[in-house]
Amino acid sequence: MILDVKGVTKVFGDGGKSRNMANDHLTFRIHEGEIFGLLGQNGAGKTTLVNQILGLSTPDRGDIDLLGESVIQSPARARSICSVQPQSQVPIGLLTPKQAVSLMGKMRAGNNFDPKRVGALFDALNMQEWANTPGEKLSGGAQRLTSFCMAVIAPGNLVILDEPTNDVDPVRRRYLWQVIRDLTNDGTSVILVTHNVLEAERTVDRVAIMHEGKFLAQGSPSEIKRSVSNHMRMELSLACEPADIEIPGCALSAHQNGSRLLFSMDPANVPPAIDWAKDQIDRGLIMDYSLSPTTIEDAYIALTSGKAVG
Ligand SMILES: Nc1ncnc2c1ncn2[C@@H]1O[C@H](COP(=O)(O)OP(=O)(O)OP(=O)(O)O)[C@@H](O)[C@H]1O
Repeated sequence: MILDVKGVTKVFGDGGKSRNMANDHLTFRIHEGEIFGLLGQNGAGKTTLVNQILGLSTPDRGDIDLLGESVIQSPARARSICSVQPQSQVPIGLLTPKQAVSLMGKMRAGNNFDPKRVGALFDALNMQEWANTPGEKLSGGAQRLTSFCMAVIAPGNLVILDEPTNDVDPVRRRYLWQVIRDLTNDGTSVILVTHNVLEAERTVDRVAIMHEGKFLAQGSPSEIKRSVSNHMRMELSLACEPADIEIPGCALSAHQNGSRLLFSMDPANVPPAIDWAKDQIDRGLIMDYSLSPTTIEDAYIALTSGKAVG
């Protein structure tokens, strides 16, 4: 086992009204070669948890063992075992991606660093075109890919990636997920912090859904989905304001995200839902619709919105 998190609790504030339980008795384990997804909305407590795993902050209660030793006792050791891609961009100034990634590789692996790995990584992510561009001239996505490469060039036993695909184009996102998957072949474990539930579903072995400091569910994506597995989901592309559309009565756990509207339903309600969707198209209220079995996103929405859909 790589990581054993036991009842970790972190409270911010003075204990009065401003008391904020950012992590509330969190318990989980990560095994060698496993990809563990940490899913949660803004403010759910993900970064607070990661900071404690890295020994940057101390739990108020509970303990964290990393490769058999307490992080609380040896915080600096934790930072040598883990490599991290932080949520914010890593400023590399005038360094090029090639220089920044090579420097990180030498710092982490010393004489064991193989410079050929930088080129192989850039090839895998199709980012050779920026290899020699100064950091300050890189696009947001290229910067994000560079900080990803810096985290994985000489990975520790545990790699922590915080929203690695933000600003990255869809094609390179796929390459990036493949690189993450390849990392685990030699036993490296990964914690993937993300809001992007659907992308994560394809990559993670296990996932925890976090809300207001607590784990609402943890398990494999299929275990998590089982809570809503007998439902179908309909996804609509809106051509109108959300307020102009009347969601059908069969809808469960409806959720809007920009011009996307999602809802789940009992399979028996699929035929009338299709009739309803066709009618909305005829009236110009939606552009198109799609139907699919429930996804982990549905489970996530149902759990975090507190709606019972099972
Ligand atoms: N240093 C701090 N002092 C006080 N409150 C804090 C501190 N750090 C985090 N918090 C609070 O703890 C809660 C959890 O924050 P955290 O940053 O861990 O969430 P998150 O899930 O990482 O969010 P995001 O997805 O937006 O990064 C929030 O309510 C936040 O305001």
